Formats: sequence, C-alpha cells, structure tokens
Amino acid sequence: MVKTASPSSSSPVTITVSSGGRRRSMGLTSPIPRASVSANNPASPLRASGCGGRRISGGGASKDGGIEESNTEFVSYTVHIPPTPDRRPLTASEDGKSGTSFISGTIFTGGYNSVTRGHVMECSMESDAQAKTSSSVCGMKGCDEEAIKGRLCGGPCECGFKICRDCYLECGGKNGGGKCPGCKEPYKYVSDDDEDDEEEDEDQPLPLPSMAEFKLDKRLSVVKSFKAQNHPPDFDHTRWLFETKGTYGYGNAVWPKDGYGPNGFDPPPEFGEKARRPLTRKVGVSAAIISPYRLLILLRLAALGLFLTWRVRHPNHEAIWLWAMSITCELWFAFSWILDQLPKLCPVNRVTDLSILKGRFESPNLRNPKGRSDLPGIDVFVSTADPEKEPPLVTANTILSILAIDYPVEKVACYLSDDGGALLTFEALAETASFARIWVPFCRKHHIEPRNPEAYFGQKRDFLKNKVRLDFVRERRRVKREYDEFKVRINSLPESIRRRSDAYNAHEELRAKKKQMEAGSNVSEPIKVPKATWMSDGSHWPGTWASAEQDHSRGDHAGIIQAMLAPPNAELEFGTETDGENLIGTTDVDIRLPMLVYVSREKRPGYDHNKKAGAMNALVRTSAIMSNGPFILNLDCDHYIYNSLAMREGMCFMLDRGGDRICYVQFPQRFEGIDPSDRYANHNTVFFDVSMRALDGLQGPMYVGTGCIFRRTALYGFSPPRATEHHGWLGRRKIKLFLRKPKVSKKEVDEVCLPINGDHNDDDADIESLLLPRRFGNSTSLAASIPVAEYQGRLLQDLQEKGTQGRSAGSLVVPREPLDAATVAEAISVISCFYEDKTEWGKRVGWIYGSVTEDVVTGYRMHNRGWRSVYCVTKRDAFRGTAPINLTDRLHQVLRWATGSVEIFFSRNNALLASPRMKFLQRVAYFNVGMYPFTQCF
Ligand SMILES: O=c1ccn([C@@H]2O[C@H](COP(=O)(O)OP(=O)(O)O[C@H]3O[C@H](CO)[C@@H](O)[C@H](O)[C@H]3O)[C@@H](O)[C@H]2O)c(=O)[nH]1
Ligand SMILES: [Mn+2]
Repeated sequence: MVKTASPSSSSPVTITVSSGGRRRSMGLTSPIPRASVSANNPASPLRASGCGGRRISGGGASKDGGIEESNTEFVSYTVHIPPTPDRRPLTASEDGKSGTSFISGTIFTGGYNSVTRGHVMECSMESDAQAKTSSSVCGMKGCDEEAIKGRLCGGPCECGFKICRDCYLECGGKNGGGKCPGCKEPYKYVSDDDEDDEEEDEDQPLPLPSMAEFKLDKRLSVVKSFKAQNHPPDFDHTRWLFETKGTYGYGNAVWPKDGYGPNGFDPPPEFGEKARRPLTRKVGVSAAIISPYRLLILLRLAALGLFLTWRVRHPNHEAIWLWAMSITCELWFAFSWILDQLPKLCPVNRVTDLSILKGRFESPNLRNPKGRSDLPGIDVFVSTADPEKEPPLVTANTILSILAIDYPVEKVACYLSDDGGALLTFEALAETASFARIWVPFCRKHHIEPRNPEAYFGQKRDFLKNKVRLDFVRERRRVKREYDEFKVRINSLPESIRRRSDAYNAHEELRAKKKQMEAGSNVSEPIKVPKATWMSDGSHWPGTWASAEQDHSRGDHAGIIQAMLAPPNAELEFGTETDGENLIGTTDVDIRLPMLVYVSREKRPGYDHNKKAGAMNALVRTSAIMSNGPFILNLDCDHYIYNSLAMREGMCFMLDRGGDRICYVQFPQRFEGIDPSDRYANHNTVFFDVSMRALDGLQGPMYVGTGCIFRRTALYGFSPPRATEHHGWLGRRKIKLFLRKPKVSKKEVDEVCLPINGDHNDDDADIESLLLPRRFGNSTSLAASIPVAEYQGRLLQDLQEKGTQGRSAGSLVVPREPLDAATVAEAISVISCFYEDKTEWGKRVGWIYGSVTEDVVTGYRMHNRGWRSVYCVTKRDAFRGTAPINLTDRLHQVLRWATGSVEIFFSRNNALLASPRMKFLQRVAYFNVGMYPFTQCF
C-alpha cells in the first residue's frame, strides 16, 4: 500500500533557527548537518533537498539551507517569567538591572515564520561583575553574587555570615528550616551581635563534608568486616576484593597486618589472573532469613493439609450445598496459595563489581593504547504515545537522564518513539537536545545524581554534599536558571505551535481567497483550506495535526525520523572556559552527547499497530540500521534513570562468564510521588522484592515492561548458545545442548540458531539467507546488521566456553560510521506500516503481539528457548518512575494486566505447554501469572 504524499508533507523535516540572541544562541538544533528526511513510502524516501540535510548552525544567521531571509517576518513577544524562589528580584536598589536580566531579558520569539524560543539577553555576566565590585560579596565559596543586606550587620544569620539571596534560599533559609553555612546553626534573627564574629566566620572552611571523616569511616568498616571473618586459614581474595569494593580500589594502603591494627600494613596479595575475576557474584539470601521462611511455609502447608482433610471428612449434611461450595473455595484458595509460594523457595541476591568492568574494558592495553572503551553499544528506547497524558516535560527529563548517563558516549544511542506523531513531542525533543548541551556537561563535571533536572532540583537534601569543586555553587545556579527557562519554553510550546499554525493557516486562506477572486468565481462561496499544523520553517508537519485531516491524524500519518543529535566522535572532546558563550567551564569535561533520534512510525488505517510492542519493534529495526547496539535498554517515558551507573551494572551480567546465555537484565520498578500509605499498592513490594528475586533463582525473572536491558539477538528470536533441558519434575535429568553448532540441535519449530560468521557450510548459508526476508522482512541492511550485533554482544575470548566463540579484546574500540542520508532513508523504510507483513515480527521476532501485557509474553518466549535472565537490584535505585495516583487510572492498569494474563492463559503461551528448557518451578511461576486473575482479586 502506497500513499501519495501531498507536496508539502513530503518536504524535509527541518527546524529553523532564528537569528538574534546576543549571548548563546541555542536554537532548536543540533550543531550538525542533519539528515532530515521524512517519507511516506520506502520507494521514494528521499527528496533532493532532504539529502544531507540542511546545515543548521547554532550561531546566528547562517542559513545556507535556503530559507529565504526576505520571507521571514519575526513576531516577537515577551513572556514574563513569574518569579520563582530562585529568581527573585534582588534588592530594591538592584531592581532596575537585575529585573531586565532575567525577566524581561528573556524574549520569546515565535509565530509567523520563526521558531519559538527564548533569547536570553547578556545580563547575568554584568550583574556578576557588579557583584564583584560591590563591597559585600556572598561568602559561599564559588559564589560571587552580592550578599543580602540583613537586618543586622552582615547577613541574615546572627553570626553575620554574608550570603547572597540565592545561596540563602538554597541553604534552606527563610522558612526552609535550614542552617547557616557559616555557623551551622539554624537560621534565626537575633538583635545583638558583634562584627568580629563575622570575620572569623568568613574564614571558616566550607561546609563541605570533610574527606578525613569519610576515609576513617570506611577504613573502620573494612577492618570490622575482617574481624568478623575470623581470619579464615585460606584467605579468599575475591571475597576481600568485594569487601573493599568502592573504597580505594586495590592497593596496600588499607591492608591490615597482624592484629589488623590501624598502623600495620602488609603488601597486597597476588591476585593471579586479573582478567578472570568475575564481574558479578551471586549471594544466597542468608540462611538465617530463608530457613525460618521455608519452615513457616512448611508449617502452614501442614496445617492447611490437616485442616482441609478435616473439612472434607466432616461434611455438614444439613447444608450440603453450602458445605460443598465452601470446600471448593477453600481448595481453590489453597491451590492458589501453593502456586504463589512454590516459586519463592529459593531467592537469590546479586552483586556486581564495576571496577573490574572498567579495568577489563576501559583501561589502556596493547591492543587499545588510548584506553578507548571496549564496551558494547547500548540503544536506549523510550516510548511515548500521547503528549496530553504523558507531558512532554516528563519525557524531556527522561531523555536528559539518558543523555547524561555514565557510559561511553559514543556507545549510547537514544531513540524516542512517538506513537502520537505529535509536533509537540518533536519540538520538545529538539529543545531537550539543545538544553542537554548545558545539562550533560554539568552532570559530568559535578557528578550530579540523579541526572534528571526536575528530580535533581526538586531534591530536599543538602546539595553541597560530596561536592568538591569550587565553581559548583555558581554553576549550579546558572544551570538551574537555564532549566527554569527551558521549562517555560517546553510549557509554552503547545501555545506557540497553535499560534504559528493559526498564522500560517490564515495566510493560506487569504491566498486561496485571492486565487478564487482572480479566477473570477463567486467570492461568497466558502473555500476549504485544510487547517494544518505547521513546523517552524513553514512546512507542513508530516505527523498528526490538531485538526486531524486525512494523512495527518492519529493512526494515519507518515513515518518520521529525525536525528536531533548526530552520532558523536570517538575521541573525547573538551569544552572551553566559562565565558559569555558558555555557562559553565568545561575545559576538563567531555562535552560530547550521545546520538538522539526522534522516531514516529508510519500508521495507516487498516493496519494493526500493536501498541507498545509495535512501537518497540519499529525501534528495534530502525536502531539496527542507525546504530545497531548489541544491547537495548527499554524505558517508558515516565521512567527515568535514577542511578547513572545503571547501564554499567547491567552490562556486568551480560559480559560476565556465562553472560552469553542471558537474554535480558530486568531492574525493579520503583515509583515516586506515591502517597505514603500507598493506597493503590503502586509499589508492588511483594512482587518486586520477593517474587522477582525468587524467580531469579529459577533461571530468571519475568520481563515486566520498563527498565530492562535486552540482548539484541535474543529479541531477534535466536536461541541461546547453550541451553539446559530439564526433564521430569524439578529438573532431575539435565541435558546440555550446544546450539551454536548447527548439527547438534534438533530442528524445532521455535528453534533458530545464532548466526555464526563463517562457521557453517555454504548450503546452510544459502538456506538461511533465503529465510531471512521471511523472518525479518526485506531490508538487506537489517539482515546484514544481525551477525554484527551478535558478534559485538559476545563475551571476550578468554571467557569463552566449550562450543562458543568469543570476540577478541579491543574489537569494539573502532569508531562507528557516520550517519548518512541513505542510512536514514533505509531506517525510514523499516518503520513503514506494511514492513511487517508476511514476516515473523511480533510472532517470533521482537516484542510479541496479541496481548495487552506484551512484556510478560516476550520474556516467556525467550525463557522458553532456553535463555536465562537476571534480576538486578542495585543499592541506589537504577530507574524511577511515576505511577498512576488516581484510582481510575490504577484500576485501568490493573484490569489491563489481568486481561493480559487471561490472554496468556488461553494462548499457546500458557506455561503448561512450556518447553523442557524451563525449570519446573519456573513454569509454575509463569502458570501462576496466567492464573492469578482467576485465583485472586488484586
Ligand atoms: O500505542 C501505544 C501505547 C503505549 N505506548 C507506550 O507504552 C508505555 C506503557 O504504557 P502505559 O499505558 O503507561 O502502561 P503502564 O501500565 O504504565 O506500563 C506497564 O505495563 C505495560 C503493559 O504491560 C508495559 O508495557 C510497560 O512497560 C509497564 O511499565 C508508555 O511509555 C507508552 O507511551 C506506546 O508507545 N504506544
Ligand atoms: Mn506508564
């Protein structure tokens, strides 16, 4: 099915940058030539003007893309930003200047022919300079704003510590109940004081936590844990390494000698094969907890058994019906309880060691002299469907937390799937990309956590904790201001898009009227001009329009791909000093940003879009062509990265010995903003802290939707390199299979062996290449990317096991190819609505369709092939999300999950039909998932 595009809708998706803005112009842009393309069908994906994209320079007026200056008519209007706690006019005397600097200083332009954005006038520098010259300057280190004139001598505190308004508010002065950084006493006003105090207090060190305390503390804990071990005769080095994890690395500094006194140190022990140390470790739940738990279950089981026998043996003959009914209910209840308990018998915990990961993949060695990262790439998928229900600001924050992740920049690619096809989401993402230029270096420089600005600035805790750099206070304030402006820009987007569209539409209407008059027809006759939604460069938005015209409504629009941030260089790039151009000094900070791509798959009436699963599958294909990361992290738009090391934690499992059998690493879902009593059981504590841990002991937890790192080859429906078959109850007879060798495995319906480069003979290769289109569709680039992803996802060679091949160390340090227009065109062709016709997408490949809880089914199918999964609970939550806090939404959600479970129960995915590669208890657990709507009411 090929739709013809209206001429305007096939014009390239481009964003204009308005000229002007003296200070920084950060338009809605990436700094790179964008391959900006939109197309309605794969046959003619690129227009001439789309090739190579228009070069959009962040600076001023260089518009070599051919936007006619003469045509441009700027309509400027001023937006007054309401005073926030951090942006309050300083003092009365300052009012004139500082007022201009941040209130009227921000001009938002938008409307006809110009992009919506705020131009911040160069003023903050001036006010900085002023503060410096004035006599009383804020006493916080790194801050040079003018101090507030307190009622007394120096400042708002009785100690006279001088402090500017911003610092004062940030320290929790006024009504925040905070403490004065000078005297560390709670703020209060006292009328008598002397000037001497002031001088002393000025000289006091910053209230930063002292390193000495910190060190002492840690060392003591090390010593203590050694004592507890009671000097085992055969000292376990690995154990020791894990014990000292995260303190000092390895050395002899804290190696205690006889008696483990504070002064005695020994040389460190020989560690032997350094490279072979495990990245992860499984720790059973301690016997002290699990034994009583098991005993309790047993006791209850016995009691239940006795009770039921008694009930059955003593029928009540007077009311036999009542008795029978209650017996049935009781038996059913007992059954469901057993189903619930059985899988929980052997839970496990896991720990990772990030320093070994770093040592193995990121330290300079012979093959990799520059110490470039040898870690595999990760593609991050974020799904959003409706900007009304999922506010663009939330999505923007999630994206920012991803862009600022602590993982090699050139290895991360972030994709936003917009199922709404909304211009609002598109422009919000463009704004996000430009704000990320400030936010991400700031996070890297000062080790900000969490890297979601809304969450970070909303934190109640002391923001100076663990911050050591002198410029922190000043830079934090600037970034906060910038973020507040960013928020205003995002929140004003709907209005400015509407205004702009109205202006364009009115213009179109006028032109149509004029034409009509020239043609000499009846003027009073109404003419129909479609009410389009316009992009800032004066072209039609190819996605959905506010007026929902044909070809431009939800469920009927073209596929759109836009790289908002180009793939970064492989080399580190450092920034420059703070100056008029740069908000923060970045001379020692990597300022590169990961690739960021907006994707909205094509939708047409008559095609089933399969909701999130369909969106994810479109992303799997697009990303295979654009970045092809061997691992994929999936996040809902309302779940952000709370721990910037989360990806590294996940990769520890994937890259550890035996990790080649892991199809995904699931992280727990944690929620914020839930009322303390958790009225609607949003936290699901039992599920996320007990059931999932228990399943982890049974070859792996279920996939529950968001916060999960996948292996790409597992998503493609391949079987793991090795699998174990469990026959009989409780897996008494185990059979090991080596699936990579094509001859060994018996051909099953669901069996696809991993593609191995050059390992199979030519006949097999031919057959496979013939089968590929049937399985994955017609894209040859996609087919070609599969073995590459498989290779890149392998373990290092020295970890290889029998029957498998590893990749050689250092094979992933090579830079990736730059993105070109042809690649983007191919990426668009694989998100067309008919691409999946007659393929196995959604059946055996990718996210599985046909269930509203696509996640559980997708995970189940992988387990069924013999893959294992891992549940990764990190000390600091890896991801956090928002949960429905009103009852209607929550009930809808629960109902949807229950419906999904029933669907699973009545499908081929019922665990009763599982393959022998699943353990007995694992099947029980999955069976229970399908059963729970019958056995219990949530
Ligand atoms: O047509 C659609 C519908 C939804 N989504 C996205 O899918 C995600 C989940 O949808 P939501 O309605 O928020 O469902 P929740 O109940 O909040 O999510 C849980 O349950 C879903 C279904 O089991 C899982 O897919 C999710 O990952 C899991 O977090 C959101 O990011 C949506 O934007 C799409 O991309 N396209
Ligand atoms: Mn959700």
